[in-house]
Amino acid sequence: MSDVEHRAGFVSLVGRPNAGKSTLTNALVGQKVAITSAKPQTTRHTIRGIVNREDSQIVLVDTPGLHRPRTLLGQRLNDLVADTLAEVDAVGFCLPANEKIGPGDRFIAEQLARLNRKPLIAVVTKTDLVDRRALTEQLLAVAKLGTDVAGPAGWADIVPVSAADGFQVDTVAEVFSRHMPESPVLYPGGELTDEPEAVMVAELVREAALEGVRDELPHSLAVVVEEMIPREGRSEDNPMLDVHVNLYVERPSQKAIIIGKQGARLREVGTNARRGIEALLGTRIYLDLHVKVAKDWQRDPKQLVKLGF
Ligand SMILES: Nc1nc2c(ncn2[C@@H]2O[C@H](COP(=O)(O)OP(=O)(O)OP(=O)(O)O)[C@@H](O)[C@H]2O)c(=O)[nH]1
Repeated sequence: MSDVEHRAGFVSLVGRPNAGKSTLTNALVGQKVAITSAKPQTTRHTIRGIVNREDSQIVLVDTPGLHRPRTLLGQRLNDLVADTLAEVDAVGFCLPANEKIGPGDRFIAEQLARLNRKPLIAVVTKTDLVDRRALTEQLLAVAKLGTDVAGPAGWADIVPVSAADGFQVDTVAEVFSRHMPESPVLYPGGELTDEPEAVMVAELVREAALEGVRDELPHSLAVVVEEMIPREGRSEDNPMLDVHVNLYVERPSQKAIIIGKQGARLREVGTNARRGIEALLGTRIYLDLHVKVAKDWQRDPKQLVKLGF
Protein backbone atom coordinates (compact mmCIF):
# COMPACT_ATOMS: atom_id res chain seq x y z
CA MET A 1 0.00 0.00 0.00
CA SER A 2 3.03 2.24 0.33
CA ASP A 3 2.72 3.55 -3.20
CA VAL A 4 -0.83 4.74 -2.63
CA GLU A 5 -0.85 8.45 -1.99
CA HIS A 6 -4.29 9.13 -0.67
CA ARG A 7 -7.52 7.30 0.03
CA ALA A 8 -10.97 8.73 0.49
CA GLY A 9 -14.49 7.42 0.55
CA PHE A 10 -17.79 6.97 2.31
CA VAL A 11 -18.59 4.80 5.29
CA SER A 12 -21.96 4.12 6.78
CA LEU A 13 -22.24 3.05 10.40
CA VAL A 14 -25.20 0.74 10.86
CA GLY A 15 -26.57 -1.25 13.75
CA ARG A 16 -29.66 -1.50 15.84
CA PRO A 17 -30.78 1.40 18.02
CA ASN A 18 -28.46 2.14 20.93
CA ALA A 19 -25.55 0.26 19.38
CA GLY A 20 -23.37 3.35 19.81
CA LYS A 21 -23.29 4.68 16.25
CA SER A 22 -23.72 8.36 17.08
CA THR A 23 -21.25 8.28 19.94
CA LEU A 24 -18.67 6.56 17.77
CA THR A 25 -19.28 9.07 14.96
CA ASN A 26 -18.59 11.92 17.33
CA ALA A 27 -15.48 10.23 18.71
CA LEU A 28 -14.13 9.63 15.20
CA VAL A 29 -14.90 13.09 13.96
CA GLY A 30 -13.74 14.93 17.07
CA GLN A 31 -14.90 18.49 17.30
CA LYS A 32 -15.57 18.92 13.65
CA VAL A 33 -19.16 17.83 13.54
CA ALA A 34 -20.65 18.43 10.18
CA ILE A 35 -23.53 20.79 9.80
CA THR A 36 -25.46 20.36 6.62
CA SER A 37 -28.14 22.69 5.48
CA ALA A 38 -31.74 21.73 4.82
CA LYS A 39 -31.90 18.62 2.69
CA PRO A 40 -34.11 18.09 -0.30
CA GLN A 41 -36.89 15.58 0.28
CA THR A 42 -34.97 13.07 -1.74
CA THR A 43 -32.34 12.61 0.95
CA ARG A 44 -30.71 9.28 0.83
CA HIS A 45 -27.63 10.00 2.85
CA THR A 46 -26.88 12.67 5.35
CA ILE A 47 -23.28 13.39 6.02
CA ARG A 48 -22.66 12.98 9.72
CA GLY A 49 -19.03 13.87 9.87
CA ILE A 50 -15.68 13.82 8.18
CA VAL A 51 -12.59 12.13 9.53
CA ASN A 52 -9.40 13.69 8.20
CA ARG A 53 -6.21 11.72 8.48
CA GLU A 54 -2.81 12.38 7.05
CA ASP A 55 -3.31 10.11 4.07
CA SER A 56 -7.04 9.54 4.03
CA GLN A 57 -10.42 11.12 4.40
CA ILE A 58 -13.44 9.18 5.63
CA VAL A 59 -16.87 10.66 5.11
CA LEU A 60 -19.39 9.17 7.55
CA VAL A 61 -22.91 9.04 6.18
CA ASP A 62 -26.24 7.93 7.58
CA THR A 63 -28.05 5.18 5.83
CA PRO A 64 -31.77 5.16 6.29
CA GLY A 65 -33.57 1.87 5.85
CA LEU A 66 -31.91 -0.20 8.50
CA HIS A 67 -33.33 1.65 11.45
CA ARG A 68 -36.78 0.19 11.50
CA PRO A 69 -36.31 -3.02 9.57
CA ARG A 70 -39.37 -4.73 10.99
CA THR A 71 -41.71 -2.33 9.29
CA LEU A 72 -40.45 -3.38 5.90
CA LEU A 73 -40.59 -6.75 4.31
CA GLY A 74 -38.79 -8.95 1.86
CA GLN A 75 -37.80 -7.58 -1.48
CA ARG A 76 -38.73 -4.02 -0.62
CA LEU A 77 -36.24 -4.04 2.22
CA ASN A 78 -33.53 -5.72 0.21
CA ASP A 79 -33.91 -3.11 -2.49
CA LEU A 80 -33.86 -0.27 -0.04
CA VAL A 81 -30.79 -1.52 1.78
CA ALA A 82 -28.94 -2.29 -1.41
CA ASP A 83 -29.90 1.10 -2.76
CA THR A 84 -28.98 3.19 0.22
CA LEU A 85 -25.71 1.39 0.71
CA ALA A 86 -24.81 1.26 -2.95
CA GLU A 87 -22.76 4.42 -2.85
CA VAL A 88 -20.73 3.81 0.27
CA ASP A 89 -17.30 2.23 0.11
CA ALA A 90 -17.52 0.29 3.36
CA VAL A 91 -20.02 -0.46 6.09
CA GLY A 92 -19.26 -0.39 9.81
CA PHE A 93 -21.65 -2.72 11.59
CA CYS A 94 -21.86 -1.71 15.26
CA LEU A 95 -22.57 -4.35 17.91
CA PRO A 96 -22.35 -3.49 21.61
CA ALA A 97 -19.85 -5.56 23.61
CA ASN A 98 -22.20 -5.76 26.56
CA GLU A 99 -25.28 -7.17 24.88
CA LYS A 100 -25.84 -10.61 23.49
CA ILE A 101 -26.21 -10.79 19.74
CA GLY A 102 -29.96 -10.79 19.11
CA PRO A 103 -32.31 -11.42 16.22
CA GLY A 104 -32.16 -7.71 15.34
CA ASP A 105 -28.38 -7.90 14.85
CA ARG A 106 -28.64 -11.12 12.92
CA PHE A 107 -31.29 -9.62 10.68
CA ILE A 108 -29.12 -6.62 9.83
CA ALA A 109 -26.10 -8.87 9.30
CA GLU A 110 -28.06 -10.93 6.79
CA GLN A 111 -29.09 -7.83 4.87
CA LEU A 112 -25.52 -6.57 4.81
CA ALA A 113 -24.20 -9.90 3.61
CA ARG A 114 -26.27 -9.51 0.47
CA LEU A 115 -24.31 -6.46 -0.55
CA ASN A 116 -21.92 -7.94 -2.99
CA ARG A 117 -18.25 -7.40 -2.29
CA LYS A 118 -18.82 -4.40 -0.03
CA PRO A 119 -16.28 -4.47 2.81
CA LEU A 120 -18.20 -5.16 6.01
CA ILE A 121 -16.37 -4.20 9.17
CA ALA A 122 -17.77 -5.42 12.46
CA VAL A 123 -17.25 -2.82 15.17
CA VAL A 124 -17.71 -4.10 18.71
CA THR A 125 -18.64 -0.99 20.68
CA LYS A 126 -18.70 -0.02 24.38
CA THR A 127 -15.80 -2.28 25.36
CA ASP A 128 -15.37 -0.27 28.56
CA LEU A 129 -18.53 -1.90 29.89
CA VAL A 130 -17.16 -5.46 29.90
CA ASP A 131 -14.08 -7.28 31.16
CA ARG A 132 -11.49 -8.95 28.97
CA ARG A 133 -13.06 -12.35 29.13
CA ALA A 134 -16.52 -11.12 28.15
CA LEU A 135 -14.99 -9.09 25.34
CA THR A 136 -13.15 -12.12 24.00
CA GLU A 137 -16.36 -14.11 24.02
CA GLN A 138 -18.22 -11.35 22.24
CA LEU A 139 -15.52 -11.06 19.59
CA LEU A 140 -15.80 -14.78 18.93
CA ALA A 141 -19.59 -14.57 18.75
CA VAL A 142 -19.37 -11.66 16.33
CA ALA A 143 -16.85 -13.54 14.19
CA LYS A 144 -19.21 -16.51 14.10
CA LEU A 145 -22.09 -14.27 13.06
CA GLY A 146 -19.88 -13.08 10.19
CA THR A 147 -19.16 -16.56 8.90
CA ASP A 148 -22.80 -17.57 9.46
CA VAL A 149 -24.08 -14.84 7.18
CA ALA A 150 -21.20 -14.20 4.81
CA GLY A 151 -19.49 -17.56 4.46
CA PRO A 152 -15.97 -18.59 5.46
CA ALA A 153 -14.44 -15.19 4.76
CA GLY A 154 -16.72 -13.56 7.33
CA TRP A 155 -16.22 -9.87 8.11
CA ALA A 156 -13.52 -7.90 6.36
CA ASP A 157 -12.33 -6.86 9.83
CA ILE A 158 -13.48 -6.95 13.43
CA VAL A 159 -12.49 -4.04 15.68
CA PRO A 160 -13.31 -3.56 19.35
CA VAL A 161 -13.70 0.07 20.40
CA SER A 162 -14.84 2.27 23.23
CA ALA A 163 -15.99 5.72 22.23
CA ALA A 164 -16.36 6.53 25.93
CA ASP A 165 -12.72 6.12 26.91
CA GLY A 166 -11.16 6.43 23.46
CA PHE A 167 -9.86 2.86 23.31
CA GLN A 168 -9.07 1.97 19.68
CA VAL A 169 -11.00 4.90 18.15
CA ASP A 170 -7.98 5.60 16.00
CA THR A 171 -7.77 1.96 15.01
CA VAL A 172 -11.34 2.10 13.73
CA ALA A 173 -10.41 5.08 11.56
CA GLU A 174 -7.29 3.25 10.39
CA VAL A 175 -9.26 0.14 9.42
CA PHE A 176 -11.90 2.15 7.54
CA SER A 177 -9.11 4.02 5.73
CA ARG A 178 -7.60 0.79 4.55
CA HIS A 179 -10.88 -0.08 2.83
CA MET A 180 -11.28 3.26 1.05
CA PRO A 181 -10.48 3.56 -2.64
CA GLU A 182 -7.57 5.57 -3.87
CA SER A 183 -8.93 9.06 -4.24
CA PRO A 184 -8.03 12.65 -3.63
CA VAL A 185 -9.72 14.43 -0.76
CA LEU A 186 -13.49 14.52 -1.35
CA TYR A 187 -14.18 17.47 0.92
CA PRO A 188 -11.31 19.91 0.71
CA GLY A 189 -10.76 21.80 3.90
CA GLY A 190 -12.14 18.75 5.63
CA GLU A 191 -15.21 20.41 6.99
CA LEU A 192 -18.71 20.93 5.86
CA THR A 193 -20.14 24.30 6.46
CA ASP A 194 -23.68 25.55 6.58
CA GLU A 195 -23.14 27.49 3.40
CA PRO A 196 -25.89 27.16 0.81
CA GLU A 197 -25.68 23.92 -1.09
CA ALA A 198 -25.01 25.59 -4.43
CA VAL A 199 -21.86 27.17 -3.01
CA MET A 200 -20.64 23.82 -1.77
CA VAL A 201 -21.48 22.13 -5.05
CA ALA A 202 -19.51 24.82 -6.90
CA GLU A 203 -16.60 24.33 -4.53
CA LEU A 204 -16.56 20.57 -5.13
CA VAL A 205 -16.51 21.09 -8.89
CA ARG A 206 -13.79 23.72 -8.58
CA GLU A 207 -11.58 21.45 -6.50
CA ALA A 208 -12.06 18.57 -8.91
CA ALA A 209 -11.27 20.82 -11.86
CA LEU A 210 -8.07 22.11 -10.26
CA GLU A 211 -6.82 18.68 -9.25
CA GLY A 212 -3.40 18.21 -10.81
CA VAL A 213 -3.44 21.51 -12.74
CA ARG A 214 -3.44 23.94 -9.84
CA ASP A 215 -0.18 25.52 -10.97
CA GLU A 216 -1.39 26.11 -14.48
CA LEU A 217 -4.71 27.60 -13.41
CA PRO A 218 -3.89 29.59 -10.32
CA HIS A 219 -6.74 32.01 -9.83
CA SER A 220 -8.29 31.87 -13.23
CA LEU A 221 -11.16 29.56 -12.54
CA ALA A 222 -14.63 30.53 -11.39
CA VAL A 223 -17.40 28.00 -10.98
CA VAL A 224 -21.07 28.88 -11.07
CA VAL A 225 -23.97 26.51 -10.43
CA GLU A 226 -26.57 27.56 -12.98
CA GLU A 227 -29.35 25.33 -11.75
CA MET A 228 -30.20 22.25 -9.77
CA ILE A 229 -33.55 20.82 -10.75
CA PRO A 230 -35.23 17.49 -10.01
CA ARG A 231 -35.49 15.30 -13.10
CA GLU A 232 -39.11 14.99 -14.13
CA GLY A 233 -40.84 11.67 -14.35
CA ARG A 234 -38.69 9.91 -11.75
CA SER A 235 -40.38 7.90 -9.04
CA GLU A 236 -40.18 9.25 -5.52
CA ASP A 237 -37.84 6.56 -4.27
CA ASN A 238 -35.49 6.88 -7.23
CA PRO A 239 -35.04 10.60 -7.75
CA MET A 240 -32.38 12.38 -9.72
CA LEU A 241 -31.22 15.93 -9.77
CA ASP A 242 -29.95 17.68 -12.88
CA VAL A 243 -27.07 19.92 -11.92
CA HIS A 244 -25.82 22.40 -14.51
CA VAL A 245 -22.51 24.02 -13.80
CA ASN A 246 -20.44 26.53 -15.76
CA LEU A 247 -16.70 26.78 -15.35
CA TYR A 248 -15.24 30.12 -16.39
CA VAL A 249 -11.63 30.54 -17.38
CA GLU A 250 -9.79 33.55 -18.81
CA ARG A 251 -8.17 32.12 -21.90
CA PRO A 252 -8.83 29.47 -24.52
CA SER A 253 -5.59 27.73 -23.53
CA GLN A 254 -6.96 27.29 -20.01
CA LYS A 255 -10.18 25.94 -21.41
CA ALA A 256 -8.16 23.33 -23.27
CA ILE A 257 -6.36 22.31 -20.08
CA ILE A 258 -9.63 21.76 -18.23
CA ILE A 259 -11.26 19.85 -21.04
CA GLY A 260 -8.27 17.69 -21.88
CA LYS A 261 -7.70 15.52 -24.88
CA GLN A 262 -11.05 14.76 -26.48
CA GLY A 263 -12.77 15.81 -23.28
CA ALA A 264 -11.13 13.09 -21.22
CA ARG A 265 -10.08 15.33 -18.39
CA LEU A 266 -13.44 17.04 -18.08
CA ARG A 267 -15.14 13.66 -17.86
CA GLU A 268 -12.82 12.74 -15.02
CA VAL A 269 -13.52 16.04 -13.29
CA GLY A 270 -17.23 15.29 -13.61
CA THR A 271 -16.89 11.79 -12.19
CA ASN A 272 -14.85 12.97 -9.22
CA ALA A 273 -17.11 15.92 -8.44
CA ARG A 274 -20.26 13.85 -8.82
CA ARG A 275 -19.34 11.45 -6.05
CA GLY A 276 -18.95 14.23 -3.53
CA ILE A 277 -22.05 16.06 -4.67
CA GLU A 278 -24.23 12.95 -4.51
CA ALA A 279 -23.19 12.27 -0.97
CA LEU A 280 -23.67 15.90 -0.04
CA LEU A 281 -27.15 16.15 -1.48
CA GLY A 282 -28.20 12.61 -0.72
CA THR A 283 -29.50 11.93 -4.17
CA ARG A 284 -28.28 10.78 -7.52
CA ILE A 285 -27.35 13.58 -9.85
CA TYR A 286 -26.67 14.16 -13.49
CA LEU A 287 -23.79 16.59 -13.61
CA ASP A 288 -23.55 18.77 -16.70
CA LEU A 289 -20.33 20.75 -16.95
CA HIS A 290 -19.65 23.54 -19.44
CA VAL A 291 -16.35 25.34 -19.79
CA LYS A 292 -16.53 28.94 -20.98
CA VAL A 293 -14.01 31.64 -21.60
CA ALA A 294 -14.86 34.85 -19.77
CA LYS A 295 -12.05 37.16 -20.67
CA ASP A 296 -10.47 38.91 -17.73
CA TRP A 297 -13.45 38.11 -15.60
CA GLN A 298 -11.54 38.90 -12.51
CA ARG A 299 -11.18 42.51 -13.51
CA ASP A 300 -14.58 43.16 -15.07
CA PRO A 301 -17.23 44.24 -12.55
CA LYS A 302 -20.07 43.25 -14.87
CA GLN A 303 -18.70 39.76 -15.25
CA LEU A 304 -18.12 39.53 -11.52
CA VAL A 305 -21.74 40.29 -10.81
CA LYS A 306 -22.77 37.69 -13.32
CA LEU A 307 -20.53 35.19 -11.60
CA GLY A 308 -22.07 35.90 -8.25
CA PHE A 309 -19.22 37.79 -6.63
N1 LIG B 1 -20.06 3.09 28.30
C1 LIG B 1 -20.21 3.42 27.02
N2 LIG B 1 -21.40 3.85 26.59
C2 LIG B 1 -21.54 4.17 25.30
C3 LIG B 1 -20.46 4.06 24.38
N3 LIG B 1 -20.90 4.43 23.15
C4 LIG B 1 -22.21 4.76 23.31
N4 LIG B 1 -22.58 4.62 24.61
C5 LIG B 1 -23.92 4.87 25.18
O1 LIG B 1 -24.86 4.05 24.55
C6 LIG B 1 -26.09 4.74 24.32
C7 LIG B 1 -26.44 4.69 22.84
O2 LIG B 1 -25.43 5.35 22.10
P1 LIG B 1 -25.71 6.08 20.70
O3 LIG B 1 -24.40 6.49 20.20
O4 LIG B 1 -26.77 7.09 20.87
O5 LIG B 1 -26.29 4.85 19.89
P2 LIG B 1 -26.90 4.86 18.40
O6 LIG B 1 -26.51 3.58 17.82
O7 LIG B 1 -26.50 6.09 17.70
O8 LIG B 1 -28.43 4.87 18.74
P3 LIG B 1 -29.68 5.24 17.75
O9 LIG B 1 -29.54 6.69 17.46
O10 LIG B 1 -30.86 4.90 18.63
O11 LIG B 1 -29.58 4.37 16.56
C8 LIG B 1 -25.86 6.14 24.83
O12 LIG B 1 -26.40 6.23 26.12
C9 LIG B 1 -24.36 6.28 24.86
O13 LIG B 1 -23.92 7.16 25.86
C10 LIG B 1 -19.21 3.58 24.86
O14 LIG B 1 -18.20 3.42 24.17
N5 LIG B 1 -19.15 3.26 26.19
